[in-house]
Amino acid sequence: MDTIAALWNANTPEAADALLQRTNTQPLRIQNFVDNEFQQLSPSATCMDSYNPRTGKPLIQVPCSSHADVHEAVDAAARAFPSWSQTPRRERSRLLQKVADLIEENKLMLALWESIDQGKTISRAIAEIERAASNFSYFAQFILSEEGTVRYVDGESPIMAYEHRSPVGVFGLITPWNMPLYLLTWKIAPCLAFGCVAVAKPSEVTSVTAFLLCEIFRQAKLPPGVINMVFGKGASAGSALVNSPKVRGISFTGGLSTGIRIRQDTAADIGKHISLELGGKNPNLIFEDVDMSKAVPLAARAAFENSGQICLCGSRIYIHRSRYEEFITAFVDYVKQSYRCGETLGPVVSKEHYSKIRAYLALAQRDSATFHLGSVPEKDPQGGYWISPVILTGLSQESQVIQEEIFGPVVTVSMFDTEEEAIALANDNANGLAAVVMTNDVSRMRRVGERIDAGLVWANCWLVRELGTSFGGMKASGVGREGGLQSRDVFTNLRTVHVPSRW
Ligand SMILES: NC(=O)C1=CN([C@@H]2O[C@H](COP(=O)(O)OP(=O)(O)OC[C@H]3O[C@@H](n4cnc5c(N)ncnc54)[C@H](O)[C@@H]3O)[C@@H](O)[C@H]2O)C=CC1
Ligand SMILES: O=C(O)/C=C/C=C(\O)C(=O)O
Repeated sequence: MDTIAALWNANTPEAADALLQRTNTQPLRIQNFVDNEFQQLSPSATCMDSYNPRTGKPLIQVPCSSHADVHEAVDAAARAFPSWSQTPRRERSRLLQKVADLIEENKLMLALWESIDQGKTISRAIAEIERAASNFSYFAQFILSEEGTVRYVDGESPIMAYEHRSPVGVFGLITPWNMPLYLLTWKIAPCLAFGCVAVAKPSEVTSVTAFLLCEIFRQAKLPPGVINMVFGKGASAGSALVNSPKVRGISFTGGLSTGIRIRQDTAADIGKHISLELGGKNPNLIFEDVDMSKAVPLAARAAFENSGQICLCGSRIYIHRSRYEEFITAFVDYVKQSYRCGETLGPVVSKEHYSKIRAYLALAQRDSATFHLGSVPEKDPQGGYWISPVILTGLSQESQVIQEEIFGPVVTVSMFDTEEEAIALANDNANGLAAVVMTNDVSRMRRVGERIDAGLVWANCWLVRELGTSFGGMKASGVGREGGLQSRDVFTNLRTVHVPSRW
């Protein structure tokens, strides 16, 4: 079966259902994409099953790409680099805008498969696919209006000194399963816009929309080799990419332990550009002056969007003692009404992830936490990886449940008495990705916001993103920043050229 055509044409929920019924006997298989062509899988190729999180049944087979497969893709990218890096920006911009337009045209089909593969609700999936298109249109525009710095140095022969940038070369782009197409395009778009070429390795847990994106690259007629996609496991395909000497940069989003591993693997290759966006255990500080009818929905969205599987989710709520009881009652009521499994809340992504979240909930139970909502789920998920929202109180600040990233529909609520204490509690964590500050006092927004260890601080809002601003974390949440000018730093090398007026 031609998998790409089958998926592409199954663009309604009914057609997707019918396809999945048919493939019970003959499974769909994803293929690598190299030199603008889908690669035939050899009969002996090893594949792994990827599962439908709503049902727990196998969804599609993903190739376990070997080191040789990865090196072939890297070679294709290296061949494409000289020409792509010299391609006029206007032409690169035109091609990237074409990709954006094709994503937009096929938005509903892509969102449908994203929702099936990852488990997210269809409305969440549509929002992410729209943002995937924006990633391409944003960087397509960005490169047309790039600014540099020119300085003049006085002297006998005045010197003009200017900054010149050139693309780094072949990049490895490695992405996770929580926002599959959005996070993949957040890396591919700037990488190609700034003249680099890439081999991308999406998460083996959610490969479907990355595969569909390859068809979009084909339709947009990107030159062969500029963007290649290899599918498979992190320990083999991902590691081969990271360790290839021809790969001159890695941009990674995912878990902390993988980030540490990538840093260790690349330590000796000094010139390799490394950008790591890792996890978060983000505080949400709610002060005594808030309007509760606004604070509750915002705290709920920050905790439970995408079933808590966004690195920016606010999973540690700290509220002023004077409003604690009122908040808990209103929050529990609101979450109960607004986040219902199968309607407004999807399952978590995989059986492994379900077990990880379950283990943290069992720990919370052992630590005598109060479960205001939710409970420890069954050990073996029945018919899908469903976990309903969990609201916990009564844990000590030292508890692993408060200190470690759970990445699921689980939020803890604790109290504070003073602004100083709120800041100290927020910063008492290894991570430093994001934070929310809720207050009506503008000076407090700044006073507190500017002291929190977080790469992103939102006052009275959450997940507001402007693609020109920097994105990334402090402490264990990562190394480097992406977005606008920061993405340019990731994907280009900078030199200063000095030219005298006479010689
Ligand atoms: N954006 C974020 O902040 C994310 C955080 N996480 C956190 O990480 C935990 C683990 O989730 P995983 O899916 O296991 O994330 P992960 O970090 O293992 O996976 C992310 C990507 O890295 C690849 N990878 C894994 N090992 C690699 C290696 N040695 N070299 C190169 N690439 C490698 C994977 O194949 C995948 O494409 C989650 O429970 C969650 O807490 C997970 C996904 C996203
Ligand atoms: O840019 C966003 O809106 C979300 C980004 C999310 C991640 O980077 C993540 O969850 O890893």
